[in-house]
Amino acid sequence: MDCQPRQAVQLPSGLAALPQLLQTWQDGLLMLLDYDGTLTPIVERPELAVLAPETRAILCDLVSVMPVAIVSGREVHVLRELVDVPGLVYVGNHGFEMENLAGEIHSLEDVQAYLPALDAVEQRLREGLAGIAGAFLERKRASLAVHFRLVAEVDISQVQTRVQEVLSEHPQLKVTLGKKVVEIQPGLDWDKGKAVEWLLPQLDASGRRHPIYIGDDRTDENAFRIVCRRGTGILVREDDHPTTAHYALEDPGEVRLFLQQLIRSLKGA
Ligand SMILES: O=P(O)(O)OC[C@H]1O[C@H](O[C@H]2O[C@H](CO)[C@@H](O)[C@H](O)[C@H]2O)[C@H](O)[C@@H](O)[C@@H]1O
Repeated sequence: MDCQPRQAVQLPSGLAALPQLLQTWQDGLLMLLDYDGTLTPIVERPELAVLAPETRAILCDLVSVMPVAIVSGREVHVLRELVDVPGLVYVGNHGFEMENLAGEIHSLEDVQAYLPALDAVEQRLREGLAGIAGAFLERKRASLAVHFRLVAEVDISQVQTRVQEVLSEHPQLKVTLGKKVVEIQPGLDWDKGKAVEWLLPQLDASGRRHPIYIGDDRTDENAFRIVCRRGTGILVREDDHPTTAHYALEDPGEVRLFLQQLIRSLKGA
C-alpha cells in the first residue's frame, strides 16, 4: 500500500476489492474504526447516534477474530456506553484519551494545563451562543465541540464569528473542523494519527498484523496518514476531497457489509 494522496471520488470500492485484499492479508488483521459517520449515520444531535443492534453484533463477532479499537472524537466513557461491546479498546477525544488493553485510560498529561482555558471558553460560548437557535456545546473534558447542524444557514456565520472572537483570547487552544461542528482542543501536536501510532504496538506487539482504519471525517485523515505506511485506509465517502485512504465505502451500511464479509471469510478460512 502507498501513502499517495488521491481524490476521494477516485478511490475504488473496498467491498469490491475485499476478495483480492483477503489474499494479501495473510499475517492477521487489526481493525480501527471511527464511530460517527462510520458505525452510525450522521444524525441531528450526538445523543441520537445510537449503535444499531445489528452493528453491535458484528463488532462482537469481529473482536473474536482480531483486535478492534474505536478511534473517535467522543469521550471514552461515552463511547463505552454507546458501543457496549466487551473486548474493544477505545481512543476518545480525537486521541487525547487512549485506552490500553487493560482498559486503563491514558490521558495526555499535558492536557491538564489547558483545562482552565477550555473552561473559560466554554463559559463565554454558553453566553455568546445562547441567542442563536440550534447552536449547542458538547464539553468533552479535554475538548469542546460547538455544534451548528441545527442552526439556520443564515446564522452559521454568527456562530463562527463568536467562536473566533472567544478563541482570539486563548491562542493556546486549536480548532479542528468536523461535520457541522467546530472542535476546540488543547494546542498540542496530537491527533487521531498520533494516537493510532501509540495504539498499534499496544494492540499488536509483534507488529505483524495488518491494520485497517475505517473513517469518514477530515480528522480521520491524520490516522490514514499513519496507517497507509503498513496497512489499509478506507474512507466512508461523503464528498470529494484529497485523502490518503486507499479504498472507499459509501455509508455505514456498506461498512457493516464489509465487516460481515470480512468476518465470514476469516471464519471460513
Ligand atoms: O471521530 P468521530 O467518532 O467521527 O466523532 C466526531 C464527532 O462526532 C459527533 O458529532 C458528529 O456526529 C453527530 C451525530 O451524528 C452529529 O449530530 C454532528 O453534527 C457531527 O458533528 C460528536 O458529537 C463529536 O463529539 C465528535 O467529535
